[in-house]
Amino acid sequence: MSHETVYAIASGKGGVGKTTTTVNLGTALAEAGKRVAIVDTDLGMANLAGFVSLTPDSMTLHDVLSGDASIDDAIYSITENIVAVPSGTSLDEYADTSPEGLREVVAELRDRFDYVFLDVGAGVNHETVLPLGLADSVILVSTPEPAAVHDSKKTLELTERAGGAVTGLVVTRTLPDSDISHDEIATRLETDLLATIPEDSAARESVYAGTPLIVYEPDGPAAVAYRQLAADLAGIDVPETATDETGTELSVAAGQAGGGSDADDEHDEREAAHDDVSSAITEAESSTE
Ligand SMILES: Nc1ncnc2c1ncn2[C@@H]1O[C@H](COP(=O)(O)OP(=O)(O)OP(=O)(O)O)[C@@H](O)[C@H]1O
Repeated sequence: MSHETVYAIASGKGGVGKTTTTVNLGTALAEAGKRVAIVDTDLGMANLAGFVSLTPDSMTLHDVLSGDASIDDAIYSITENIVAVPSGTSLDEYADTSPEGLREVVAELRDRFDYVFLDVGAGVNHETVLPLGLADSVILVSTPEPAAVHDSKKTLELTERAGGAVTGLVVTRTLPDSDISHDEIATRLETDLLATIPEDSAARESVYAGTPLIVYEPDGPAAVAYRQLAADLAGIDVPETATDETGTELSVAAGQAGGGSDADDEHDEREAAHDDVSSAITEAESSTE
């Protein structure tokens, strides 16, 4: 069965989980053997830069859109089967970009990958409208807060004006006592509820670690939800998660199935890495207070 190739991941309000959804939906499809490219079309923000190794001289989407580099110069591997096209951090370079060049970039990636995800900036501006119109399908992302839902409505209208189509909604950072029910959010937005992604502290830690959440914490609640979303989107079975005799969860999808002691060592290593990341987050937050 043929499927849609280019998805825009969009929201009205910022900070609701678009980049997290782009990276983890893409990585889940890559785990399932699909060739995936994710593109940071939020040109002012460099959302994907933390997931790839860039130096100040590295080429980014800024260089491609200003005509100084080809798309191949700005493609970086994240893990197997998935690459990112990050935007850069320099505001001077950003000022030189021509967002219209995104048309050509998307056309080229469409031919070379099974799935292309465009991480779209929040708000209503030219940079936002263009990717919404270039995608075959737009996935709205919202937290279950009234303001985020309200702003998503604007993105929905913007998508229609740009000639795009919204496939459905992903509600992120859900809690058992979320402000509005998830079905009600989808009803208000007159679209389908594709997935709910629970609040999971590993999401923030994985950003500090520069690793996709579903690799960083493969069996956590958000990772499991992203894998289910990927499977639904691609029309494939969710990769299995097996449990060994000791009750340790083994993620087959992440290639971590194995016997007791190796799995235990891996688990201990992950716990230690989490502790390091948690203290780094606490330190970073207290130094900005
Ligand atoms: N399920 C989750 N549980 C807990 N924290 C989350 C979850 N999803 C995302 N986050 C955290 O919320 C913050 C915002 O997420 P993210 O960067 O993905 O949002 P965004 O919509 O792309 O933001 P922006 O509009 O600034 O690009 C990050 O710190 C991220 O780690």
